[in-house]
Amino acid sequence: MTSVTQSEQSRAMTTPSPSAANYPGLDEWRNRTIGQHPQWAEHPDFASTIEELNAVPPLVFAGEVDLLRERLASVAAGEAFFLQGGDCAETFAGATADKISGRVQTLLQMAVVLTYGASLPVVKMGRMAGQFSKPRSSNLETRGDQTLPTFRGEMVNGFDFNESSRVHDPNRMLRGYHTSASTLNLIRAFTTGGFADLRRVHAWNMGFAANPAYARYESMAREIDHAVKFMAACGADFDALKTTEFFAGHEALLLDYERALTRIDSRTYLPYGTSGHFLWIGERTRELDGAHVDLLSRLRNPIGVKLGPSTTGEDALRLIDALDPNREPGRLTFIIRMGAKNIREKLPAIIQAVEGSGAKPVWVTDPMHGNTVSLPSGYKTRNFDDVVDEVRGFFEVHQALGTFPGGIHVEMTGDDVAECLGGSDPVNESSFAERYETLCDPRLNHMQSLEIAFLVAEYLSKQN
Ligand SMILES: O=C[C@H](O)[C@H](O)COP(=O)(O)O
Ligand SMILES: C=C(OP(=O)(O)O)C(=O)O
Repeated sequence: MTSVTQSEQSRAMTTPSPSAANYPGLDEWRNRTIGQHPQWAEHPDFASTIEELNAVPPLVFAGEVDLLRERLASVAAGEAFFLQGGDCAETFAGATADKISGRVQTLLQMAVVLTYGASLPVVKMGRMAGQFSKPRSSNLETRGDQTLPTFRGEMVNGFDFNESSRVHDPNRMLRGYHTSASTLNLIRAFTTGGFADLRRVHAWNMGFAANPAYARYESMAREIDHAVKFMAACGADFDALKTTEFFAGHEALLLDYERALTRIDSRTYLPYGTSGHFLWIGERTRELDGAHVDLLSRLRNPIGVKLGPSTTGEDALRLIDALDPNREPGRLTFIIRMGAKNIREKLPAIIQAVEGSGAKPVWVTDPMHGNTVSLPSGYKTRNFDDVVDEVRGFFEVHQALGTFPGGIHVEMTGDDVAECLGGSDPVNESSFAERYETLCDPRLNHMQSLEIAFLVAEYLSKQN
């Protein structure tokens, strides 16, 4: 996945880490309002689960987290682009080799389209290996005459609509940890073991349904192939193409889990969240004096914050003060999810306030979460045209202000699902009955994901 020096690794393995148990401030969040928190503190297995999670090995190494911060600093400086994508809600059953490779393959394809189209390095990240909990608009769900707790992601409760499945069960955090570990293990194998070798650029397209975006990718892959063969004939050494850096991030919603996986780095004696490289705070839990901002402000990981349409420039400045008081390059990413109808009107004032203060966060567009609609049939969906329009709006605003549109964050999958409406091989509602699989919000399918990558590449190439 990412490389660390041998001396860093052996030092980390031989020096006993100081304990995170008594590190000052790491439990202050418990005195704050904890938004979207599961009701499981009284569960008989709560204490033993936390004890077990306190003792498990970290899922990511602090050196990898530092490397990501450096990579994001390049994005903030306009020298690289940040691509984040994956399921809305990962599932335990979905952690299979086929499903994981489909998502990684699609992200690699998107990254190639962006790198080739825009001549920019791409920082690649899965919304994976930890995206098992969901903030919800309502605590309860009613079907017919039965009302139960809402589904909050498989690390909290089950999707099946019955009483026992919807109980908040802390044991699920352990299953989430182990599923994340095996997912990360496979991602590391894929991205360092030859699967991600750029010379396999054609192979990444195989197994996906042929469609207009697939064909467009294939023709670009042929050009890359020619270029690679030409360089090989000139004697270039392609060892660097064999592996690729790939990071993992998720919403740090379950503070019980995040706190239990906090470790003190044996090199620096500073606290790191070791459940993933990148942790973000959601739109519903970003209160300045809330628990999520407090805990994440104390971790060394690069932190993201989702900003929805109610955000003001002042809110953004206060979040910078709380989460990035030293204005450290790569520390803070603002993930903008305004909705297509708001982005052009609301984003400029936020960017102006932030840039005017001298801060340099990474600006990322999430064109999904502000564009969700519920159909009369009950399905939640997003119109692909709205997703495209929000991406366009994001680029237009940055172009007008002379700032750098640093990245894109999408809910996507490598599977041929029918969850978002439209695209150039249009998905329509009649396919939902058979191909709507998400447990929470609708994702772009493989074709729609590639289409978005081509669109972004066009905008970026104009920018450069
Ligand atoms: O994925 C994000 C949220 O969990 C989701 O949008 C909330 O959806 P809801 O309004 O159905 O609770
Ligand atoms: C809940 C999410 O987003 P937001 O906080 O932007 O609603 C999400 O990304 O899963």
